[in-house]
Amino acid sequence: MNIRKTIALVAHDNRKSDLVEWVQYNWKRLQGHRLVCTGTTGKLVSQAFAAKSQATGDVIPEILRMKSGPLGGDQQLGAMIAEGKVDIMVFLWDPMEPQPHDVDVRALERIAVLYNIPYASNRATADFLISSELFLADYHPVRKDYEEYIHRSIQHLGR
Ligand SMILES: O=C(CO)COP(=O)(O)O
Repeated sequence: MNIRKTIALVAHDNRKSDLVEWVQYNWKRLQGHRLVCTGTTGKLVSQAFAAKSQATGDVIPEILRMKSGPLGGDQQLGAMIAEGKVDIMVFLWDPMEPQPHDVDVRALERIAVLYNIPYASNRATADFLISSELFLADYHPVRKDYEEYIHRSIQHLGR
């Protein structure tokens, strides 16, 4: 993981104001990194940065917007994690409201855990994550070795 990181930012509708507040509070620390968001979250994060840069003249970070979560955006982020293209994820999911794409939400969480990327699912953890000294370090998470799984033998029926 480079010092300049790719950070995924995602929030469900009832948690979007939390994420926007978090971005506004931490915008200086986020500025030098690449951000990748699901569609609607990305729009709000871009607006938050645009407002800051209007006030300060600072450059807006690169913000890549995927599809909206329920329309495949969570899966796009999951694919990016599997390809090693996301270093950190803040995903403020809603524990109080069922989501039509709950399977995608769980799949995204699962893949973040599988690839051992730093992942915050609530604001307090996001605060700890962004204030960690590792946030700015060239940190390499240990990945489990799945070679044995990849090369496991499969019994073929009828052969
Ligand atoms: O649904 C989401 C994550 O599961 C977020 O999607 P949006 O950012 O498009 O609202």
